[in-house]
Amino acid sequence: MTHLTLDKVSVHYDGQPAPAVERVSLDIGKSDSGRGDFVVLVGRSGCGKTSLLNVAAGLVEPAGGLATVDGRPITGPGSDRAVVFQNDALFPWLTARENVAFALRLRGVPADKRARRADELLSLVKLGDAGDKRIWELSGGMRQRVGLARALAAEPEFLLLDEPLGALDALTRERMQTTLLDLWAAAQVGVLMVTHGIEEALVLATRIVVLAPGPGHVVRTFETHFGRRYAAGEPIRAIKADPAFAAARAELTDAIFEGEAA
Ligand SMILES: Nc1ncnc2c1ncn2[C@@H]1O[C@H](COP(=O)(O)OP(=O)(O)OP(=O)(O)O)[C@@H](O)[C@H]1O
Repeated sequence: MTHLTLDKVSVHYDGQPAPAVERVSLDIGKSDSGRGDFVVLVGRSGCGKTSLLNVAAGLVEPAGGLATVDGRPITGPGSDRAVVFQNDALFPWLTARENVAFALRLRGVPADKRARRADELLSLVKLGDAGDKRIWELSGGMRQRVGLARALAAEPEFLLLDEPLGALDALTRERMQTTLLDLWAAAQVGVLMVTHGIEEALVLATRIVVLAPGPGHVVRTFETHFGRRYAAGEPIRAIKADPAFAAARAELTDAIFEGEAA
């Protein structure tokens, strides 16, 4: 088991009077023989979700506490962690396959192996037929799939996702949620994801961490099982229609808005 751990991490941006995040601890486990954790950060705007993801990515240095992968301090970006943002820049003039192959080239994969591996990765995100399409010919959801395939090209242990589905319409977003679950199961990665979607958090997470602002801190942690039910073969619509899902949604919503001035 590999672990990405934030231990009492605080973030204080230069020139700001107060810290953005104070003493947040998180752990994302990744198993070599099964599914890793799928940890989702939720909370009101400004509670520090992106700041924490950026600490895990090695893009923001904590002002206090420690971020580690298997006990080794995170000092910058690394190939063990791949980050996907909401509007990730792909090369629009290249095909989907070439975009993924570019990331494989950066990893030192030999030229004769890149196209085949790129197609495998595109199949994993259900874009097996779109390898020859140029990015500008693809829909928003398809582009985001290419971004995920490109992130997986680095064979990361952990995927760090910052609102990866935020720019998509509701129907595409729902379809992408199942793609993410399929990919999480197939690629055996640990996932840390930021979302504003309450239902999305419930569908995807094995653990939901609720943060509140002023400065950002953890208010609740929920262990959830809906994504595992999908992975075990239950249709996503049936899961969402389960009264247990509605109850969990109400509880999570309460936790997010608890303490907010009316
Ligand atoms: N680069 C920065 N410099 C200064 N302050 C920052 C910087 N990035 C974020 N902040 C501040 O830190 C706090 C936490 O921001 P962060 O983006 O991590 O929260 P968030 O929960 O992801 O917000 P949102 O849901 O609105 O995206 C906010 O008060 C924000 O204004």
